[in-house]
Amino acid sequence: LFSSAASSSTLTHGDIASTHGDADGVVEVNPPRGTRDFPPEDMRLRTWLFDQFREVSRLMAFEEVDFPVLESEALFIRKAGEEITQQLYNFEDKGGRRVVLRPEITPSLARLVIKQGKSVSLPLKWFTIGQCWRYERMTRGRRREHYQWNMDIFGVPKVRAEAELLHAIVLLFQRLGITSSDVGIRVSSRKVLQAVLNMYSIPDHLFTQVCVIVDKLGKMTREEIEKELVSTGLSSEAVQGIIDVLSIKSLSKLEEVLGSDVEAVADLKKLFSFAEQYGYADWICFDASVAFDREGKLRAICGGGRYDRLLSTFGSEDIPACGFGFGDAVIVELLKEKGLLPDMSRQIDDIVFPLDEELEGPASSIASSLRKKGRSVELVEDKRLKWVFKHAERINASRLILVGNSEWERGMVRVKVLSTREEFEVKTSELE
Ligand SMILES: Nc1ccc(Br)nc1
Repeated sequence: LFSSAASSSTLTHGDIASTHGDADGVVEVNPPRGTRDFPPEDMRLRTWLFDQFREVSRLMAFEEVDFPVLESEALFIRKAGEEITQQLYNFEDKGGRRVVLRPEITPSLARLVIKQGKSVSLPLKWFTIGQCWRYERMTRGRRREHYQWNMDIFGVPKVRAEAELLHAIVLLFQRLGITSSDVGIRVSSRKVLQAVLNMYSIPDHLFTQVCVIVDKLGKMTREEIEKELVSTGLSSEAVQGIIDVLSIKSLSKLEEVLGSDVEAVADLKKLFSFAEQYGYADWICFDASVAFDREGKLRAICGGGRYDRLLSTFGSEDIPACGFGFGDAVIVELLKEKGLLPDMSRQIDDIVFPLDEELEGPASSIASSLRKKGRSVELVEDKRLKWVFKHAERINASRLILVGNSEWERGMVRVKVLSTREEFEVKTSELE
């Protein structure tokens, strides 16, 4: 066994079984409830998906950032009632600090922007791919962790930020082979609700209360929403107006109801006009309820929006901000359903196989020189040749390099090209 550290003890399997096994001596092999292992084939798919996230981020000229999965609990305690704060994976560490496994990425992004302060110039376009956690009673047997690709823009107050982020999402779907008939992106604005409340001269102090109620659109019936809105003291006319506007599914209808000079309408018209220019107009649709329908019937693949007032909740001056989170699980289910999963079989360049034990040394030097030339090489020994041929097919090796006595004495090795069955000898010095 080895250790690269100056001194570290390396547990052998025997140690683990003897110190941690249960009654029959075997340690629990499954990961904790709601979490996943990524064995090689699953990890190849995840790596492929994350590579698509990274490539789109590069195309959009975003910079990668990262944060600890462990964060202070204080970062996530906010307005009551939000599911994300009710399911915090929180605990007290050995120093008595209240900490969490982060449930989302945005607060960490905001923390870093505040920490960087004046040393960063706006706009900032940052992305990260990070694991997020929730502690949910396993009654629903749902996952407790997933990876999220997050793209956020700080310092752009206009709808250009939303238009850029929508472009990133569409580029990602297109790279995965998903079309605008497979998925739709529902777009709206919180300013729609503000406009409706202004229309009925509803005082600002009711805005937050009305938002909390309307936020339940996805989880409560229309009647229940109406009842709760009436209980805040709104007139039945105002309640009806709110419900009617939030049911609007077309921008022209919204303009008809709210008028063209309302900021919400101007913003959305600008955004849809940008969408035409980017070429993704057929991917998006206006839906006034989406700003509130967080837990919609359909399993959301991604979601996001503007959060211009987040930094002031951390005591800092506000910076306009907009972003989205894109999970690693629902998208894979969609790819499976659509038959769009890429080929995830293993592939290597060369297998090097010494035909006799005393050739294990020469086989090492062959493998070493091929790896230095950038070839992925698997050194196989203590196997019968028949097994090696089967293994080469199983892992899609391009070549089999056989190191045999008679060839080695003449400074040669035998090469089999597995795709063409071509077989030839080559000088070891000329092997590449
Ligand atoms: N926020 C969050 C965290 C973890 C999972 Br699984 N889903 C949502």
